[in-house]
Amino acid sequence: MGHYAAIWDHKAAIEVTKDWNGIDQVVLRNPRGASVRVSLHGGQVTSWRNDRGEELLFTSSKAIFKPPKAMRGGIPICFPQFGNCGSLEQHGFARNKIWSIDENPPPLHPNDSLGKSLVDLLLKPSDEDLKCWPRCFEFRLRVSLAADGKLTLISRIRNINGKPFHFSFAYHTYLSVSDISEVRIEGLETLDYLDNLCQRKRFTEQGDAITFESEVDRVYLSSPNVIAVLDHERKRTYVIRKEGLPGLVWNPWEKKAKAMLDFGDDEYKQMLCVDGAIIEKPITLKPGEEWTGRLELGVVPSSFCDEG
Ligand SMILES: O=P(O)(O)OC[C@H]1O[C@@H](O)[C@H](O)[C@@H](O)[C@@H]1O
Repeated sequence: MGHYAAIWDHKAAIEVTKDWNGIDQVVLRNPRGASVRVSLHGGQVTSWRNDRGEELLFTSSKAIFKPPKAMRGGIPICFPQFGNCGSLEQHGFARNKIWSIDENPPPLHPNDSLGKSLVDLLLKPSDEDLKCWPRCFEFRLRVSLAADGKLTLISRIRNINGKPFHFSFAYHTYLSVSDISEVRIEGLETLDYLDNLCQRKRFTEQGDAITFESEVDRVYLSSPNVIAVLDHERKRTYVIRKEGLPGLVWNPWEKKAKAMLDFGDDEYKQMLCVDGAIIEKPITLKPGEEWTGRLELGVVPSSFCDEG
């Protein structure tokens, strides 16, 4: 890393281009050729490629790339509501808004910048947002790509004045997998979850890793800081690190996929959403308070070693 740090110009590794709708998108690159693309539409990460150019996030071939709808795939940001338990549109409005680049963000820990290509984004409520959700907030999102190819998202949500408010939140992370039937999740065994397919009834995972044979839509009530998604066919393991974010696991399976306009009929086989999310216990922010939610995604070639 020291060698790269001496010759690699991180500022030059950041490029702002236009996306398919003429909206700015930011491309981050690292010295080994990995890349990340972030659209200002929704602050959504739309691509994460490793140093061999392989795409690690799922995007539907039928995705609708048109605001105000969020593109199906990548990592949509769900805020101030995740899901449909609330008065707002499903998953809140943040994923459908145009964010700006934050040229002067409040500092984060130096480890969150050093040796990384990164961009800071900012969302403030518009007049229209304030009509449906009258809360004064600033949402800062840092997206960074490390020299080892890890992708990190750090969200900082601040109540800038007025009354306390509550929110739920998610990094709705669409992982690209070879075949959902060959995938398993380790780290959620024995945990309690609410099953969205059974009127949110509470169940406990059994001792085995989670595998997939039908639709899954589960809200986990707690989660360790590290979980792993093992893809046997690709001999690839996603290592997901998160802090203070329980989560959700979702695959629509065939019937639901067919009913979705922006999802190919068979594409459920190639995707798995494993979200870092705040759902059951919304966060409360008093005036002046800030909440931070961090997600780090990495990929290792071999099977998962529990470091958490
Ligand atoms: O189609 P949307 O709004 O992006 O939501 C996709 C899925 O998001 C998941 O979080 C929900 O649990 C699912 O029920 C939902 O279908």
